[in-house]
Amino acid sequence: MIPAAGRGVRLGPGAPKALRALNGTPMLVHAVRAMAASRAVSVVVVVAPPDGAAEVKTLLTDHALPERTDVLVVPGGATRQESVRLGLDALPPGIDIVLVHDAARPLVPVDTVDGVIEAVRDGAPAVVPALPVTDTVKEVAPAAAESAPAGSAAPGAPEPVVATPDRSRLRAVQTPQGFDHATLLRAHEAVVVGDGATDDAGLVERLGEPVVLVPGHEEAFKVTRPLDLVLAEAVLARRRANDGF
Ligand SMILES: Nc1ccn([C@@H]2O[C@H](COP(=O)(O)OP(=O)(O)OP(=O)(O)O)[C@@H](O)[C@H]2O)c(=O)n1
Ligand SMILES: C[C@](O)(CO)[C@H](O)COP(=O)(O)O
Repeated sequence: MIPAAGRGVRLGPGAPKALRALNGTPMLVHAVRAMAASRAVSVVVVVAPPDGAAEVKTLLTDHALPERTDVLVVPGGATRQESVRLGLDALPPGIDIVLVHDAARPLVPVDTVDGVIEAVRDGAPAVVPALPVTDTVKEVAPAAAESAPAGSAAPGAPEPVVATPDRSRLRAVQTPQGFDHATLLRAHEAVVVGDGATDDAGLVERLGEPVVLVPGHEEAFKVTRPLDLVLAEAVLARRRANDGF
């Protein structure tokens, strides 16, 4: 499932983020192709901007995708969590393993996708690709965190630091996150709205079920701010130069 209903506020004004072009092709098309590149993926459910499902359907019909992949499009919601829930409701019967992948991570390599699937097949109910954190991370006081939530652009008043977590125990998590279907459904059914979970594996953790990490990939980065678009186009140019892709 590909949640693609976000506006992309941090990317700046323009079309919804998933519909913006990377080297002339919408980011969402790159993301669908990246998931469909795995031979284990048979159905892709795209969760479109709430008022953009028809446009997304046309877009996906106009761009070549592997024939063996069925693509369904449903309208999304106001938050990522709501969009994933709407995507879950649209899954056809008979699906045992669900991957949830941000449209905003259009360049995830197929080996990363397959690594996640393999770990779920091996019995883990929730699997997350992750990389070590490269910056030192500081925790700020709750009041400071509220006035400048993670990812907000404008620097405000100086923020008091309350702790420096041990970096060797931290990981930055990516998508696709892979789940045993029944576990992911239970996690979303148990959601307390507004509890601050920013990924699906976080909801599974709240159930008390195990979540494991597998190696992520640098190219699975999230396009969040304008500079990420520059990086994404550079990665595509390097791929084209390396293997004619
Ligand atoms: N209501 C929402 C919000 C987000 N997403 C999706 O969740 C993924 C990760 O979200 P993020 O990168 O934060 O995207 P946006 O919410 O669009 O970004 P911003 O917070 O800058 O507006 C994206 O593929 C986005 O389209 C979604 O499907 N529905
Ligand atoms: C799911 C995610 O991509 C994992 O890193 C991330 O949590 C999404 O967060 P966002 O703030 O909604 O982009």
